[in-house]
Amino acid sequence: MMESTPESNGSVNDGNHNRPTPAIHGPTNPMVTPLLTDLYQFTMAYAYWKAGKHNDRAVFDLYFRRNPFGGEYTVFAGLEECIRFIANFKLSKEEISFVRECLSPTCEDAFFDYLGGINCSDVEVYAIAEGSVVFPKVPLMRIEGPVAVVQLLETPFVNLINFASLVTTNAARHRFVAGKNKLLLEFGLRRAQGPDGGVGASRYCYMGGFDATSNCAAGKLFGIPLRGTHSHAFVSSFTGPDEITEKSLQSRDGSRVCNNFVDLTLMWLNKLKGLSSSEGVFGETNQSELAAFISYALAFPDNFLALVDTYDVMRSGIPNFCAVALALNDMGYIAKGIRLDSGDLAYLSCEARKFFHTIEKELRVCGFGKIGITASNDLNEETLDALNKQGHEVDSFGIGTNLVTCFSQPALGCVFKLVEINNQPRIKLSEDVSKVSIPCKKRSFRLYGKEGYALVDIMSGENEPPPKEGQRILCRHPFNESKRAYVVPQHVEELMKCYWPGSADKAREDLPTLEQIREHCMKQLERMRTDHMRRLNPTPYKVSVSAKLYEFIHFLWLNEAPVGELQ
Ligand SMILES: Nc1ncnc2c1ncn2[C@@H]1O[C@H](COP(=O)(O)OP(=O)(O)OP(=O)(O)O)[C@@H](O)[C@H]1O
Ligand SMILES: O=P(O)(O)OC[C@H]1O[C@H](OP(=O)(O)OP(=O)(O)O)[C@H](O)[C@@H]1O
Ligand SMILES: O=C(O)c1cccnc1
Ligand SMILES: [Mg+2]
Repeated sequence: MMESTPESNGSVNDGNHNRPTPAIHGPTNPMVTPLLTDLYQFTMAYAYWKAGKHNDRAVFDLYFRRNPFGGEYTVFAGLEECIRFIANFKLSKEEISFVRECLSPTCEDAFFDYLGGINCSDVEVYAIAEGSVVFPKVPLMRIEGPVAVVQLLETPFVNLINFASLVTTNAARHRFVAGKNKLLLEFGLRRAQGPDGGVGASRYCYMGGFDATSNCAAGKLFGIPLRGTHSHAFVSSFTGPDEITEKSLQSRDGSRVCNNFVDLTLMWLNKLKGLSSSEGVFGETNQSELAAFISYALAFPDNFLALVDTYDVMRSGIPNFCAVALALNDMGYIAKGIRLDSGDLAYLSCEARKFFHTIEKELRVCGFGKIGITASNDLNEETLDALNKQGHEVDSFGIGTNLVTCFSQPALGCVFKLVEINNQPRIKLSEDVSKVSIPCKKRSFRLYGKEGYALVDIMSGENEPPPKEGQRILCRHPFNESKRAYVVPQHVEELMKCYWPGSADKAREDLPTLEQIREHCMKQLERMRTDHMRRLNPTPYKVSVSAKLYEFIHFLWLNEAPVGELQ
């Protein structure tokens, strides 16, 4: 297994503080440049500039409106990449020439000089910690700065957060169904949406609670543990044991050599036929499979794991595997296990386990009953849940397509909405109440109850006094007048911290390592009440606003909504 290798960060002085802060590397994907945005961000930037408004101080919130996968929670991810992006934000001469070509020929030259000079030194970013459990409408990030610059950040930020949060949530959901003690392997690279979809999915599935990936690039880039078995092609590429020329195997402790490991395996295969419980269950096993298993064991005696479903799991794969595993056992090695990749995974895993136990008992091979069983093949939350209900003996799941493509919901609808400009709160109205934005520069807090669970998130205006432990506070649904509750929090957690202070005199939060984010994520999920987490009809988590913010939203709403006229 590979170990995490945190990147060596050099130190620079960020200009705002005297203490040196770690240098921030550029985005992981070199495709993430200032041009990775929608054309309208540049056209608006020009129009802002032309109107002399480009330096108006704007505040935008990044949030989503509905939890994915029919659930009631989401895991926030992608923050580090956003910070890497703005820390290195600068348009090159070539990029500016390209923007010039894209915009109208009437655009004035001075605008392009302005574009050449912009960076994010005057932008402030506040965010919830990456890996946190988050809920609809509560800002994941607040971005403040010159309106033209912040507008250019909209598309890349939303792009970097959307898939990252979606796939992290998907991974967390798979982990929740599989249970804490199962080993979860991400096998999705071949089916992912292109290279970035694959590498991103591997990183964020690890963040969301997977244990390892088969993706070597992700292993190298992020230090994620790499794991894998072998494919059907390896099994069917052999014809029979005659093919094996190098047959010797040294014992694990180096004290002995078995000159013919093939014969040793065949001897065990014969013995297995005589086991009381296997009588009549298998006769001649598949010889190409046997040769493949022996060859794999000779190559990796310490790591022998066999894919047993190429021909027939119970009549061939399992006996062949057991024969090789018993031969390895003679030489002091412990076989790792099998992988099932088709058929009824509940039934086959139970049958395989029974056979392993029989061997342990009848042949007195200590520990053989506990040999690992990995299952794969189009797994998803539903199949994991079905397997749990039926009862199974799988220790480890390899999950690809459904996990990394987020097959059951392909997008999270994160949005980026203006909430204040030049200290003037702004609101976006909609016929659909769930789409009305919550105005003002806000702070948000998570309030915890007596039992240690999170009770409610509450947003308030920036200058309101924050909720206090032990002090009763009214929490109101932002849009529904009748929904409100008093809460006496036992613990109050402020959600957003400063990750990019711009020119503000504030300390910047350090970016945690992937391992730290993963741990934070696991802890957060453990602290959630189970009724919010369950798959069927989960209870919605409450998201609220302070009484003052409630009044203000509705004041602004009435102010901005034109009064209709009936005729
Ligand atoms: N006990 C089970 N309960 C519910 N779903 C299962 C169970 N066992 C397997 N599955 C799922 O059923 C589906 C079986 O798919 P499918 O019929 O295409 O595969 P198969 O015929 O077993 O194998 P192959 O890959 O060789 O076609 C997979 O999604 C698998 O995860
Ligand atoms: O099923 P997924 O969740 O995507 O997991 C990854 C799959 O990729 C591999 O085979 P592949 O699917 O390429 O071949 P197969 O369909 O013949 O098994 C592996 O054997 C799994 O079945
Ligand atoms: O290592 C494996 O078993 C593996 C890797 C990728 C896809 N399917 C299986
Ligand atoms: Mg498959």
